[in-house]
Amino acid sequence: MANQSKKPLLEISGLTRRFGGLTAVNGLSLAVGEGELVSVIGPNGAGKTTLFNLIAGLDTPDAGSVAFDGRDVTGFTAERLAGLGLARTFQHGRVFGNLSVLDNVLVGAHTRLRAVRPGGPLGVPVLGPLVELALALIRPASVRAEEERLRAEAAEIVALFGERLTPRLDKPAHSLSYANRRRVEIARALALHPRLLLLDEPTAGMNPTETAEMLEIIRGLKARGLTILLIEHKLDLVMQLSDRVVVMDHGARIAEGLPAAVARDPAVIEAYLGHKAVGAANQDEAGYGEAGAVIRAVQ
Ligand SMILES: Nc1ncnc2c1ncn2[C@@H]1O[C@H](COP(=O)(O)OP(=O)(O)OP(=O)(O)O)[C@@H](O)[C@H]1O
Repeated sequence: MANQSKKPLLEISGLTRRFGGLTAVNGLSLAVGEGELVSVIGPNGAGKTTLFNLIAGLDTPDAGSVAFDGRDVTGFTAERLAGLGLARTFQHGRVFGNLSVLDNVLVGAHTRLRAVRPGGPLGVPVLGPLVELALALIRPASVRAEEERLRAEAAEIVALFGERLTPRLDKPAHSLSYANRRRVEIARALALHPRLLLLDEPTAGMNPTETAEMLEIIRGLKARGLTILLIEHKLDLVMQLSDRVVVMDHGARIAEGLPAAVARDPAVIEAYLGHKAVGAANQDEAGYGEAGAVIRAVQ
């Protein structure tokens, strides 16, 4: 279990979100240490995406708090959180279809720069829209140099995905395959230079080869020290990547621990298939135990 002794980078406390009579996230507490990879699993409708929305500032909790790097960030907007180093990707992938692959990634870099230089494009105090427009039109050498640097950095991030994206740098995102759009979204999140990356089902819709590639990419990001909170239905991937696994059901945390222990937890098996399943599923070949077999069965 890596880095649990360190101060948590993310600390969620008693987080609750209700939609009418439904409590999608129910008093959830969770801490993620610097450099840790924590996976959130659970049946459909367990509240995983709602949890991500609350952490990333896309939704506001009815109760509870979110602290990032020791600071209470509950209710902060997504843009403000991005500026602090919190990036997320979406379950079905969100890219700007009419922008090229490169420009999509540059959006991430510009979001970061806007946040660290609220004064304007050159970091000078607020200039007003007319001066900003003039700067954009005449593009002084310093602006051109910065753009070049950002483009080089974006191309480097894109290269993490091997030959999947690099030959398509100038292609509009709408012309890409579904898997490539997911990759572009992750590249854009990385261009933010996040301290915490929230990945919502990064391998959804990917075939086994693409899933294996994504696993290696996430492993690489983790090896570079990035803190990651991952929602993932593919248990193989969760088992291989996670320092810890949190299991949600009906908005609450029903189990938490090392991947192998969680997969054998009767409460987890119940959550996936109901009481009848407990004891019915045998140890699977990979040794993940009953929940492994059950979770595979319902995928
Ligand atoms: N905006 C909303 N309005 C009403 N109900 C919502 C809203 N968003 C989510 N819900 C409900 O909250 C519950 C949790 O949904 P959520 O999408 O967070 O689950 P999930 O664990 O991410 O599911 P999946 O694995 O299918 O993506 C579900 O019952 C869902 O229908």
